Amino acid sequence: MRVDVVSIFPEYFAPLDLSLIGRARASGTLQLAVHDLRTWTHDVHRTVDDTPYGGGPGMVMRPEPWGEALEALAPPGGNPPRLLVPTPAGAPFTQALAHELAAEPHLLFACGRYEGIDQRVLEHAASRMPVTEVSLGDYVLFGGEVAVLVILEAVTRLLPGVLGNVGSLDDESHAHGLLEAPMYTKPAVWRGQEVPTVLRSGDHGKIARWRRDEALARTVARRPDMIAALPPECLDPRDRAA
Ligand SMILES: Nc1ccccc1-c1cnco1
Repeated sequence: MRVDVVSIFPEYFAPLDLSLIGRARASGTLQLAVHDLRTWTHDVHRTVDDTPYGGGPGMVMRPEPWGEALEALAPPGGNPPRLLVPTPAGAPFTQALAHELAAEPHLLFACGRYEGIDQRVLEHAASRMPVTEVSLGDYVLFGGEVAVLVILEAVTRLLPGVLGNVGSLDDESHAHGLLEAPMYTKPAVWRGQEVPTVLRSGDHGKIARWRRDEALARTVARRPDMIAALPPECLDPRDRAA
């Protein structure tokens, strides 16, 4: 997978050389390039923003540098990338979308700052490539860089060969529409608290049942919205009776 990121703070992405993402880049699974938006400015002050039409606080990112950047990184006529624009006004970023993005050959991230990017940039881009405005949640950040780090981690870990133990993808939170069950490791007793006996029973059927019950209970308690979204067949008949 090829990933291009455009930002006025390219140094934000230094952490991407670490750990699993660093290994994915070294192995060639992920080809990542980070670009400074100011590369596509031509004035002495390398200006990227201006005051908003219609008034109001803050500044808006100018369309010209973005237009040139997107043309340079997604040249007309080539196979277009999917443009991802983190914004508080975007669609929720979910594990399902992470899986969708992990199947894309080329992602192009536009990191907005200030009050956002001139809307015409996204409208013009949409005439040439798929554009997805995406939100991490209902809160406000200074810019899209942190959101891109989150999205890139969620997507990269789904790429073949990045996670050593592929099985770990199977039961993690949101893998089957539920939160994951509590996890334990040695010692069996710690500060007087004992690991649930079933987990040390060796009975894999009982263990699987216990973990599923715990996952369901946690999800009901913490994320009832996820329960409502579960397809009926996901709820075991015994659970339906409950
Ligand atoms: N607040 C923001 C400001 C700029 C770019 C993205 C965001 C964002 C993304 N998800 C929540 O907020």
